[in-house]
Amino acid sequence: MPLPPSGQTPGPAAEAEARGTDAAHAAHAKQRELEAEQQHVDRAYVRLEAMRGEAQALMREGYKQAQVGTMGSLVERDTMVFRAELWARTLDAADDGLVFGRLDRTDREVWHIGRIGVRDADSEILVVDWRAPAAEAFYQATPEDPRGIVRRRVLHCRGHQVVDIEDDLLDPDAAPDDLVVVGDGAFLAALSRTRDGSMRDIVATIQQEQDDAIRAPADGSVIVRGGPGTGKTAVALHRVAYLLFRHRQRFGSRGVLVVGPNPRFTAYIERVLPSLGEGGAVLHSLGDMVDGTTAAYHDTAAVARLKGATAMVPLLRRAVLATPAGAPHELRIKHRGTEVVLDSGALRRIRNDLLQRARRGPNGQRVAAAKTVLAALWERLASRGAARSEKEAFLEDVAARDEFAVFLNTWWPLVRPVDILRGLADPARLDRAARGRLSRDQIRLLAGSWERTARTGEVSFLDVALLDEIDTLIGPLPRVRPRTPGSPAEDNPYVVDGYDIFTGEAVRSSAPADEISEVTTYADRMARAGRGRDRDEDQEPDEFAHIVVDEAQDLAPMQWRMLKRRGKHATWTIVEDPAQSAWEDLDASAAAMSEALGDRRRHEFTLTTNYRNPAEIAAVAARVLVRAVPGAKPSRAVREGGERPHLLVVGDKAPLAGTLHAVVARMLGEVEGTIGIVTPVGETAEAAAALAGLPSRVQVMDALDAKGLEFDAAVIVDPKTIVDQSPAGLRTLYVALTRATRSLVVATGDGEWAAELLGLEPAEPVAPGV
Ligand SMILES: Nc1ncnc2c1ncn2[C@@H]1O[C@H](COP(=O)(O)OP(=O)(O)OP(=O)(O)O)[C@@H](O)[C@H]1O
Repeated sequence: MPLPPSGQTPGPAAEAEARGTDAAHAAHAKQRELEAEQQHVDRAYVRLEAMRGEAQALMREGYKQAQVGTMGSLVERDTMVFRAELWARTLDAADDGLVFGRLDRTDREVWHIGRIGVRDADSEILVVDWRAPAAEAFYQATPEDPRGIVRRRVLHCRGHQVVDIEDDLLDPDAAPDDLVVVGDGAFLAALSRTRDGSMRDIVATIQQEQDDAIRAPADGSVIVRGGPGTGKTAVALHRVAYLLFRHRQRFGSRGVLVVGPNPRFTAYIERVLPSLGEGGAVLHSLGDMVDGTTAAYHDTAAVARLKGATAMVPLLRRAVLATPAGAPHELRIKHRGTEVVLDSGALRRIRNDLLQRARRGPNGQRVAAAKTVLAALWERLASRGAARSEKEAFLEDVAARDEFAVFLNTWWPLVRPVDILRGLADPARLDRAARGRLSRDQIRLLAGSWERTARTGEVSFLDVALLDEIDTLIGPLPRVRPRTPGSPAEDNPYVVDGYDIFTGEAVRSSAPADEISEVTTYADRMARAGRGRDRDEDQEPDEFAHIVVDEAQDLAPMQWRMLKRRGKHATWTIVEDPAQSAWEDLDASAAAMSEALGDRRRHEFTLTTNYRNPAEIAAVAARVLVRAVPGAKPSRAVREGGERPHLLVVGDKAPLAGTLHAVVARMLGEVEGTIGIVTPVGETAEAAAALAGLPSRVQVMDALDAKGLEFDAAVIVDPKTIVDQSPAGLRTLYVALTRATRSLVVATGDGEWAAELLGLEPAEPVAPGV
């Protein structure tokens, strides 16, 4: 459905006039059309209800099979219930706006387009799934290339009720005389709707250039570029739904991963796929890609530059292989009056030898380390005349001793990735791992950051990528073995701190015997987790068939490595806008992305229309864009007539935070939906304190956390600091300025600077309480 050129009356209305119908006649004709559409929509809902009944029956049937109780029937039940459950969820999701389009073809056939395909009891098609080839023309046909379509109609429904229709006449020459064409710019109205904090699907209004990317061939990776608000995220999510529909076998079974910049963003987009009936994709932010870890903060630009670069790889490898901090320098063991010693040289040789052979990383070599040390001790004893027949008893005796366990736990501890980062809080250790390649300042910055981790346990977004890298270097912790009933771990002399030093397994007390014997199926877990849950945590695969990366321009090379490990054989959908990048070294990032994507074919698309910002806000952002990225071309804002952005200058006597409460409280009365307060990076605390107690539709975040989000109104606090914080600061400000769909306020202490940059007249300095 192409947009009407901005500022012009939409085509269908003009068509109606051209046919000489007066307003009353047109209203009457529209009413008749609405009634006819309602009848069709009613039929579709009746069938949807019947399909729901069928899905429920299938689930009941599946659960019945469980009563037979054989293993085979449980597996069958699992598959059956799983499919029925997925189907039922899809049907539920389709309920809202089931039918949203209609195509009248030159051959007089009429197809209704909707969220899912629906047939009546006689198999006649009532609704064509939007992803089916037959629906393609709904998004692709234009007056220049009508593709056999005379009229395209968008149906606007509220619940099951058709409340409005909007037509495009694509092929006037082929139109029958009695064809009614209705139009009142409902599409543009839909764009200015109030935001509720969650992204919605755009299935009814996908534009042609967006559809090209959504339906691109599945054989390769898709790269979608475009300015803020051009629908890149929406396109990527609709592409996932499309791929799952057209290639369910391939993408459904091995999984789809969607990665966004931060948890706010994943929360913002999490409703889109379920609303399209596709709840199976795994959503992660860059801060929670590693199990059990959640990033707490963004590094400063100087630290990020160091942590994000691939120079971290050899540094981390050396840190992983280094002797652990606090490791003993020697081991002395007495056996029947004879003392044997492994000195530091001997221990170092054993360690180096084991690590050189280590494929599985130090964690995987712990058992070998224990055995090698015991063997070396025996060698020493044997050289002092011990008889071969004593060997068995000697090894058993030493292995069971507490002192040996204590030695092993400090000399070759099982480590978690975060232990390695904590160790690097020691500047000397960090310097050794860096082999002198870091300057003193750089050591201070990095060690300082990991000192925070050591002290508070907090990690940054980039630390998560490093933890993932370390994870592959240290090897997995031994798997947990349930304790065998009747042989408690305490009775096993080789179990130290819950680990069997010989098998390397963690030994934990087991669940009661009757619980273990039960076969747990996917259906059980899903039932336990409750409906509405999008994924089963236990089921998350290590690798995915398709990976979507949003805001890809911000990924550092280390983060690309983290994603590549999850998509060695994947196809990718990459969404990026280099002009919004916070990462300074765009070339290094592009090279890392290229390596992750591999040699597969790439299909590249550029989106050109901004659906988010009214022209007035887009114009202000465009001034920053041309400064940030000389030569960049701003996208065309589709909506005009918004409010002029407001430049609020805060005088010296009125600190920003003091004024903020008054400004936002006033906005609450003027703006219906969400209000985003965007501060410099890491500086949310003051604004959050100033705004405490205001309704939850007011959200405070820093400029990096604002990535990808949108609000009805945005207040940008202290833009100058945002710019000064990093060499990519102008680009970060550009991101912040492009979040609002309606009103934009920029609050600054430096009116002159901001007025010149943004092209806005500064308002008079304001005092608190304004
Ligand atoms: N075809 C469309 N019909 C209706 N709304 C649309 C359409 N395309 C995009 N939008 C809306 O425009 C807004 C911006 O979309 P989206 O967030 O996908 O843009 P983006 O390019 O990812 O932006 P950014 O680069 O700032 O993250 C959203 O509210 C989205 O629903």
